[in-house]
Amino acid sequence: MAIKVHGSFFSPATMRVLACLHEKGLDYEFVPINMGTGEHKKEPFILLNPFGQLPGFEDGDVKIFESRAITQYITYTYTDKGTPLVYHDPKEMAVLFVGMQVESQHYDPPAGKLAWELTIKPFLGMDTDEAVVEEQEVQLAKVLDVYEYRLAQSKYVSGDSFTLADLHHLPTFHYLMGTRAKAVIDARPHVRAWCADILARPAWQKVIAMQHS
Ligand SMILES: N[C@@H](CCC(=O)N[C@@H](CS)C(=O)NCC(=O)O)C(=O)O
Repeated sequence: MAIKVHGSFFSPATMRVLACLHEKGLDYEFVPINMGTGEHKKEPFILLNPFGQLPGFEDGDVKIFESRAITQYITYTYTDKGTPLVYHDPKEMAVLFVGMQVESQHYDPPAGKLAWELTIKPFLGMDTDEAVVEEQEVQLAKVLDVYEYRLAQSKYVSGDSFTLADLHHLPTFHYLMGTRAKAVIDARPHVRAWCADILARPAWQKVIAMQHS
């Protein structure tokens, strides 16, 4: 099997890559990396990702990291498989490029901090910082106000098809929906409907099932 994902079923960045592989219907080998023992900071993992962060990815002699770069590699390499995830038309792609940038530059900073404070820290036995949660909920609300406006005009964040711009949100949405930050999502009807729609995708459900395997 050519494709290998080195990561953890619980790591949002790993989950992003797995979601893409399942949307494409591709076979792959999963290589678990134990963050608890610091495996991600040592060789051989850091030969794949010198920043010592999950995931690492291999497809034959292609060895890359950064989850959003990996999803784009998969999408453009396996164009004839599964869900297209991108458009052919350059104008539609322009909107998709914006959607991917908005996710990584505007949505992910507050969503990632909230997921850390409200799910990962309690899981590790650490105290949630309430001041950070309150501040980041305000930031997330501002971003989702923009999403609410856009999602009133199109079914997905970058047009009327499910694309990488939507897929990239899945891991953080999944974690936030189990926290009090769900209220920030639920307060916006178009965002709530979109979130429920993309979280229900069969490919994503397979990624979640792996956490319970
Ligand atoms: N921008 C990177 C972020 C990767 C990342 O933050 N990975 C986390 C797990 S989801 C990690 O390895 N954290 C441990 C660390 O940074 O030392 C990506 O999207 O791949």
